[in-house]
Amino acid sequence: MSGISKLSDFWVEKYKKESKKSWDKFYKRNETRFFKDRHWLDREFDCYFGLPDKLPLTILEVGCGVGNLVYPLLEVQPNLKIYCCDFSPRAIDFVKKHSCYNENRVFPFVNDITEDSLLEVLGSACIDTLTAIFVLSAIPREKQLRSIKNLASVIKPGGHLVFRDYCDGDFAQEKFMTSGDPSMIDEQTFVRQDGTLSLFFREEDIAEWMKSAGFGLVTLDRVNRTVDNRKRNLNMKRTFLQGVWKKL
Ligand SMILES: C[S@@+](CC[C@H](N)C(=O)[O-])C[C@H]1O[C@@H](n2cnc3c(N)ncnc32)[C@H](O)[C@@H]1O
Repeated sequence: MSGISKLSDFWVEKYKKESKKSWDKFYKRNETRFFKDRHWLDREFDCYFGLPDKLPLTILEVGCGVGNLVYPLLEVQPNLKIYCCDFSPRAIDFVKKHSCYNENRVFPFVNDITEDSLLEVLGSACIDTLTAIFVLSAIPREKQLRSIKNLASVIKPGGHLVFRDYCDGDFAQEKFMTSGDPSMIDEQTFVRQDGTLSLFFREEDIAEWMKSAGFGLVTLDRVNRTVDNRKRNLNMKRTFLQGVWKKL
């Protein structure tokens, strides 16, 4: 833990309060260039997306960004109806401007999952599969349970939540801890230079929050990946947490 520097309460509150603004600025700066399309999800979790038979299912992708998961998924499974939301209005505009946007298949909307009721927007628990990919890590721990309950409220009984996110012990967490820059909120949560939050999940925490929100565990695993950072000419060994829960 050498070099670790904790933020003052003032800055912790400020970063938490300005999270939405920080992400919207992120999309103003990076537009659609930052995240790569995610082509692995349908391969690793095909049965949750109605594959291989291309069954007509209803999906909700929360924290969808500019659609890096939505459009690759729709390409391999055109029978999906995909609701997708993000709290950055700019990100949602990019989803709508995408060349593959199809208003009969893709339904983007602005929503802060920590406080805006998804049930009010969707009207009923109509979701077969909800995807939360690198979004819950942007939310402070005290808001996790409330947010996950919000997600649970729109999933059909027997439907699934598919999760992948940062894991405790990951290379990026070690970097925060040794950088010397003041970035720590608590041992699991850090602030990036652009003001966005990054929570590194412990298995026991996410398992407890999901259980309390009415989910039964299907799988929860650590996955190791080597990620290329071409700009910095780096190969990073990353550890993510990946899981599936069933709405009881
Ligand atoms: C790391 S990006 C992941 C984007 C996308 N899921 C993907 O896998 O490429 C995190 C996204 O979550 C969104 N986000 C963060 N907190 C949120 C919240 N409270 N409600 C809705 N979206 C949120 C951010 O705006 C950002 O687009």
